[in-house]
Amino acid sequence: MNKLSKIGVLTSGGDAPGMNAAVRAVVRKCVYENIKVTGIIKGYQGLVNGDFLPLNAGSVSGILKDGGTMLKSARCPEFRTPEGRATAYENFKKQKLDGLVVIGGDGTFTGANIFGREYNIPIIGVPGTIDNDLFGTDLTIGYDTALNTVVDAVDKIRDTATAHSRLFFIEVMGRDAGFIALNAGVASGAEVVLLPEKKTSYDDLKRFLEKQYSYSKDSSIVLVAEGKKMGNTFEIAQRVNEEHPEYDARVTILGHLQRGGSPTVADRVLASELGVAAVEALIDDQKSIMVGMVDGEIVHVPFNQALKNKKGINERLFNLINVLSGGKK
Ligand SMILES: Nc1ncnc2c1ncn2[C@@H]1O[C@H](COP(=O)(O)OP(=O)(O)OP(=O)(O)O)[C@@H](O)[C@H]1O
Ligand SMILES: O=P(O)(O)OC[C@H]1O[C@](O)(CO)[C@@H](O)[C@@H]1O
Ligand SMILES: [Mg+2]
Repeated sequence: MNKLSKIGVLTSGGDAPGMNAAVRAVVRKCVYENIKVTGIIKGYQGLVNGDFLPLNAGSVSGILKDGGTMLKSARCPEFRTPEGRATAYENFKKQKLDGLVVIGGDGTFTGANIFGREYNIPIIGVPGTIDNDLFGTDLTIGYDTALNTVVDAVDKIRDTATAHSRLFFIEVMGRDAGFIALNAGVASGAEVVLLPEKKTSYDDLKRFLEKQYSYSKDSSIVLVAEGKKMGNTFEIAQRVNEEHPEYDARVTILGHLQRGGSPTVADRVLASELGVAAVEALIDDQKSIMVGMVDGEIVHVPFNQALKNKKGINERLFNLINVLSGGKK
């Protein structure tokens, strides 16, 4: 017999394709288990402002395939303060909630960890961020869709780069992590990737490019993670153009288009599994954990662990970039 009567669900931080699928899974599992569920609008902002939306099975019909989030999302500065969280707790009590499912990234889980311990509230995190920067889960919801969006965009830029014999620097999101740049780099045949996790100097980059051009390439793609340490992408390209005008370098910042679009099959399945697993975890009296997926199995990872540890990039993939770019050792 489960003790839960009513829970809340919210989406927080940058939206990610598949968040809707996760909300749907949470709501449908609650309906299945006879637990009431309310949506909280705009993440922690809705908890602070008292902005709630009661949900039933029909409220989440048709959203599985939609990007964005029907619950809306926000970055909420008030929740970082004890006063803001005290107001959030008042609203939590007024709503007679027994627990929360928070769908978001590392910031969302940091807030959940503090709030849950401060007021002894059971909170379960579902990893939803395009950045894939959470330790303890192979993948986060939205990452696969973002990768496919990036690869589609890079393929298109490749057409014009080749036609005009130009070098392109294409900057992708990922905050302080290079997962999007690395995997999209391999999938789109980028000649070079610049990642926050790797110390690539400007001279290294120049050497890579000179090597490419030395064996008859006249066009290349450098996939640049926004968090790379080398500095501003436009400034790097300008310097390259000054030293090698023949490369005719251009810059494209892919920006927020990477966050939109209908989720891929992989993201829909992941979101559906993790949404249900989150409610199961609450029923099982769990608290302050993230539900994740490792080697196809659901895992429970304490927030502390998910936040303290850093997920490393795949070195094997990183080494592939050089091998596959066409030059000799
Ligand atoms: N130290 C903290 N204390 C309390 N709340 C926090 C803390 N860090 C983050 N939060 C809350 O979590 C929200 C979401 O965090 P953040 O903006 O970092 O996004 P995220 O969840 O990491 O997602 P993404 O990286 O995909 O955008 C913040 O706006 C804030 O309300
Ligand atoms: O939408 P905003 O607030 O500009 O945030 C952009 C950031 O959010 C993300 O898209 C998701 O965390 C990052 O990749 C990026 O750095
Ligand atoms: Mg984050």
